[in-house]
Amino acid sequence: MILTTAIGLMSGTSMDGIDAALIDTDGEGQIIPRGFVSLPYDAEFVHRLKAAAAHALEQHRPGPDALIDAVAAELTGLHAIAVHQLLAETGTDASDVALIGFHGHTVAHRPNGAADRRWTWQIGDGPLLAAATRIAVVHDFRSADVAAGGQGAPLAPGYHRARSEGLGRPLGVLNLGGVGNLTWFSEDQWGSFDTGPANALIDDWIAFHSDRRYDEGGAIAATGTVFEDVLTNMLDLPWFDLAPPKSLDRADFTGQAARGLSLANGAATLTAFTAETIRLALGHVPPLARLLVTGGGRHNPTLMAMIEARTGVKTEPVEAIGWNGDALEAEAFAWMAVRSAAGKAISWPETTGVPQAMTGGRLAA
Ligand SMILES: Nc1ncnc2c1ncn2[C@@H]1O[C@H](COP(=O)(O)OP(=O)(O)OP(=O)(O)O)[C@@H](O)[C@H]1O
Ligand SMILES: CC(=O)N[C@H]1[C@@H]2OC[C@@H](O2)[C@@H](O)[C@@H]1O[C@H](C)C(=O)O
Repeated sequence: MILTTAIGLMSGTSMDGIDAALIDTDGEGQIIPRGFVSLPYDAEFVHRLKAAAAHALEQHRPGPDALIDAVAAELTGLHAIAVHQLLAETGTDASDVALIGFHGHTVAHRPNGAADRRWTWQIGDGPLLAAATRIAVVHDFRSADVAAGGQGAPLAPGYHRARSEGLGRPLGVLNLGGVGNLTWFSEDQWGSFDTGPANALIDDWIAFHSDRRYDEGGAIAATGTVFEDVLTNMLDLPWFDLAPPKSLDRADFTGQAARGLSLANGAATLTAFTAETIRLALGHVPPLARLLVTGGGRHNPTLMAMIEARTGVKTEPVEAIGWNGDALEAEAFAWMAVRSAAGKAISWPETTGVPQAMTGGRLAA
């Protein structure tokens, strides 16, 4: 089987920067990760990105907008830098890379409602990135799924399935990014959905009450007390009862209920909130023997311990089976680019609720 070399680029809801991964793949179960770099955003760019997202949420649909277009152009330039860093780091020539899977950055996600009222918006200029890197780019991965009636997210589950062939079932792959999502596999079924905020509310709390961007190592939460009454309040939302498939915008939840708590108690309570959202998510799926955790949240031992304690499921980083949890989502978009170019499915009724398995993404060469 001929393998294609592809790069995947992900700018996640944590807004911490760009993850870029290089893989060789047949777009099926053959996947050879070859390198990975992260390009962190500086604080000023994060500020502009947040302004673009706030502005996008006020729109009725994606369209030209001076502020958002300027941020999109800047974001695209930063992605070109990430590509060049990845090529340099892996000693790869651009001409040896067939495709880039360019997720862009989600500034607004409104997947529910009537056909003319649902939309999802990932900013990033595919043709501009193709010109800047001289590599063909697949972009806009989510809109076709939303237009067809799917949630448009999560999309990484297809990659989780391809990578986990041969592993024992039942199995869960939990991504703890800004927003959390779970892919589950029983002996003969699978599915996926967003679980709730994972790091987003913790990050917002820490950034608002200190001069840090996140709770490194969960050290602040570890010294705090969980306020169970606040937690109960926060969990009292119809979202958690809603049957999958379901997906979220980063802005759908707030940590308002923690207002007035100390820095440490707020961090502890919001960390426990994330753990509780995972417990509730597991109530929607068949029993899982093992949870493999990817995304930045697996670097937070306080969060990992709370998830294990509150769900009773063995919880370990994906490194336990040899995957790279910092690179996994970026790798997924490289794999999806290869599938998109071949017209293969990237979403399924089980993963996004789309009526039929379908491909997605647009090619800019
Ligand atoms: N050492 C650490 N200690 C605690 N938390 C960490 C650590 N490293 C990363 N994180 C958390 O992980 C977050 C980044 O996670 P990740 O890169 O998976 O998110 P993302 O890709 O932006 O999100 P999404 O999956 O929602 O798109 C940080 O904002 C922080 O909250
Ligand atoms: C709309 C959107 O960008 N959703 C992201 C976000 O971040 C995590 C979660 O919410 C997931 O649904 C998705 O990203 C991952 C990469 C996915 O599509 O699988």
